[in-house]
Amino acid sequence: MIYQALTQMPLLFQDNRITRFYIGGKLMHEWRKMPPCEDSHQCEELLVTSIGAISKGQPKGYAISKTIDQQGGILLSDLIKAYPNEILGERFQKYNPDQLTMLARVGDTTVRLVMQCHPNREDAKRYFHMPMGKTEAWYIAGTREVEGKETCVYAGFKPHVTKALWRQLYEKQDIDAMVDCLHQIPVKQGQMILIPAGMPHCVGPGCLFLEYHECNDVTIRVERSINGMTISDEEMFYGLGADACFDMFDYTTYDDTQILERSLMKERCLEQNEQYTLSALIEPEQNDSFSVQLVTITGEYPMPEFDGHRVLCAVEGDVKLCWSDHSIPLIQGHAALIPAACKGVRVVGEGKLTIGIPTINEEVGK
Ligand SMILES: O=P(O)(O)OC[C@H]1O[C@@H](O)[C@@H](O)[C@@H](O)[C@@H]1O
Repeated sequence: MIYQALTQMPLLFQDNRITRFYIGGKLMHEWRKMPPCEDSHQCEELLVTSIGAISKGQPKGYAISKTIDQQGGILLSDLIKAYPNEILGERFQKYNPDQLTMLARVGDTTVRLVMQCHPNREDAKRYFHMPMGKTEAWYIAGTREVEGKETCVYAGFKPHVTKALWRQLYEKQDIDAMVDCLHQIPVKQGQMILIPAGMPHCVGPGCLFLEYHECNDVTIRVERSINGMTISDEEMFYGLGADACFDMFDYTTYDDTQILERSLMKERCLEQNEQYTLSALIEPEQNDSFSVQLVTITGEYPMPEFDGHRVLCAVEGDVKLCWSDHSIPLIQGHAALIPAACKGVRVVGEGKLTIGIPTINEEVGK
C-alpha cells in the first residue's frame, strides 16, 4: 500500500550508484559525506529519476529512485503511478504522463568523458519513441586538479566543423582532431553550463558535476574505446546505425564568444534579504526545458508556491527541510523531490541549495 501522505512531504532517496565509461567517485563521496572510496567506474549517482538508466545488461527501469526507508522504500515510478497529479502536478502529468519532467544526477570524473550528444525531442520521438529529449545542465559542485590540467568542459562545434568533417574524423577515430572540433571551456566551482539537446559535449577531467536534465537517458557516443574500455555499437548507436545518430548532432558552429554566451550561464540576483539570497543560474527564457535557481541561506527560505514538482540539491552545507510541523535533514550532495501537492516547505540552516524547476514548452506535441 502506498500512502498518500508521501505526496505531501519532501521526498528523499536511497543511494543509487551506476557504472559509466569515465572514472571518478572519490570527490563525490567526500561531497556527499559518505565513507571514503577510490576512483572507479562507479562514478555517477542518480539522485532523482523516474526512468532510471540505460545500462548494458540491465533491464528497462534499472536504477529508478527509491525513497529512503523512513519514507517507505518505494519506487518513485510506483508512487507516481498511484498519485500522478499529486507528485507531478496536473499540467506536468498531461505534458509528460507518469514521469518527472526534470531529473537530477551527479558525476565525478578524473578523465575526459566520451564525446557525445543527446537527442532533441523530435529525434527522441522519431527514433526512440520517447516523449522527451535530453537537454542537460551541469552545476560545477567541486573541482580537483588532475595532472596539473585546467579544469574544463568541452561543448559546441568550432567554426571549422562540418557534418562531413565530424563523420570523417569519427570513421578514422582521430580522437585528438575530434576533441579539437569542440570548444574547451575552463570551469570553476559554482558555475553552470547549459548543454541543449543535440550539442556535442563531454565533461573534462577534474569536475564534480551536478546535472539537471530532461526526462531521457539516451547518449549517442562517438568513440569506440576510452579508458581501456571498448564501447559497443549498441552503446554508441542503439541499433540505429551511424547515419541516423550523426543526424542527431546539432551542427551549429560557435566562435569563442558565442559558445560562452550559449553555454556558460551568468548568475543573476533575484532577491536578497537577511535570511537568504536567491539567484537565477538558468533563466526560463534560456531554454524550453527547465530553469535552475541557487539559494544561499543564512536563516530560512520559504519556498514559493508552484503547481508542479521541483528538484532540490544541497550543494554546500547541510540544511533542514521543514513542512507543517515536520522536518527532515538534507545533507550536502543529496537531493529532494518536492511533489506538487507538498505545500509550505521552508529550508532552514546555513548553506547553498540548487532548485530545479521544470518548464512546459507549449510547442511540444503540436
Ligand atoms: O558515456 P558515459 O561515460 O556513460 O557518460 C554518460 C554521461 O555523460 C554526461 O555528459 C551526462 O550526459 C550524463 O547524464 C551521462 O550519464
